[in-house]
Amino acid sequence: MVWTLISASPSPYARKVRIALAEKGIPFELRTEVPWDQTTVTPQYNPLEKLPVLILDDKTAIYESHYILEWLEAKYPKPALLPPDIDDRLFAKKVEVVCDGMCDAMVIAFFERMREPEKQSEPWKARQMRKVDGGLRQLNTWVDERQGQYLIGDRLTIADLAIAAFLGWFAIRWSEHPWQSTYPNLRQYWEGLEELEHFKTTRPSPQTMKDQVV
Ligand SMILES: N[C@@H](CCC(=O)N[C@@H](CS(=O)(=O)O)C(=O)NCC(=O)O)C(=O)O
Repeated sequence: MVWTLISASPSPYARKVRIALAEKGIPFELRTEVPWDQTTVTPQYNPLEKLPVLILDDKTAIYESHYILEWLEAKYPKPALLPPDIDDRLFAKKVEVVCDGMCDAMVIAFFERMREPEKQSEPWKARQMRKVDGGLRQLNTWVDERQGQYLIGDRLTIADLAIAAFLGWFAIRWSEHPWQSTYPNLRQYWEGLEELEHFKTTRPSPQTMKDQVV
C-alpha cells in the first residue's frame, strides 16, 4: 500500500510536496483533482477543504503544504531538504513563507477577477498584486546573494522548491507579467532549477473548473 497525494495540475503548493516526496524516494499515488469542483474528495480528508493532502497507509491525512514538508523532514530526514545550520534552516522557511504568501495573493486576485466586473474591488485586487510585486523584489534580492545553483549553500532545499513552485505557476498563470525581463538573474536561477529531474516531471498545467466558486 502506498501513500496518496491529492494534488491539482496547476497547484504550486502541491508541487513542493511532489518534488519533496520524489527527492526523498518515497513512492506515492498522485490523485489529481479540481478542489473547486463538487466532485473533489479533499473535504473528506482536510476540514479546510484544501489540497495538497498526503494520505498515509492508515488513512491519516497530512495537509497544508508547509506542514507536510515539515512532517516529511521530521519523519524522513534523508536526504535533507533543509540546511544543517539553524539560521539557514529558518531562512529557508522564511523564503517559503514569502512564496506561499505570493501564491495566496494570486489565488485571492484570481477569484476576485471571477466576480461580475461591477462587483470586483479594484483596491483589493491592487493590494494582492502589491504583495506579488513586493515578493518578487524580495526573491530577486535573495537570489542575487546566492553563491551557486541553489539559494542556500550547495544543495537543494525547500527554499528552492518554494521559489520554483511559485515562479513556475506564475509564468503560466500570468504569462505577460514582465518579471523575467525585470529580474534576469531570478529567471536564470529558476530556469536552472526547472532542469532538475523532479522539477521536469512536476511542471504545472492549467485546469478547467466546472462549478461556480464565487
Ligand atoms: N496554504 C495551503 C494552500 C493550499 C491551497 O490554497 N490549495 C488550493 C488549490 S491550488 O491553488 O493549490 O491549486 C485549494 O485546495 N483551494 C480550495 C479551497 O481553498 O477551498 C497550502 O499551502 O497547502
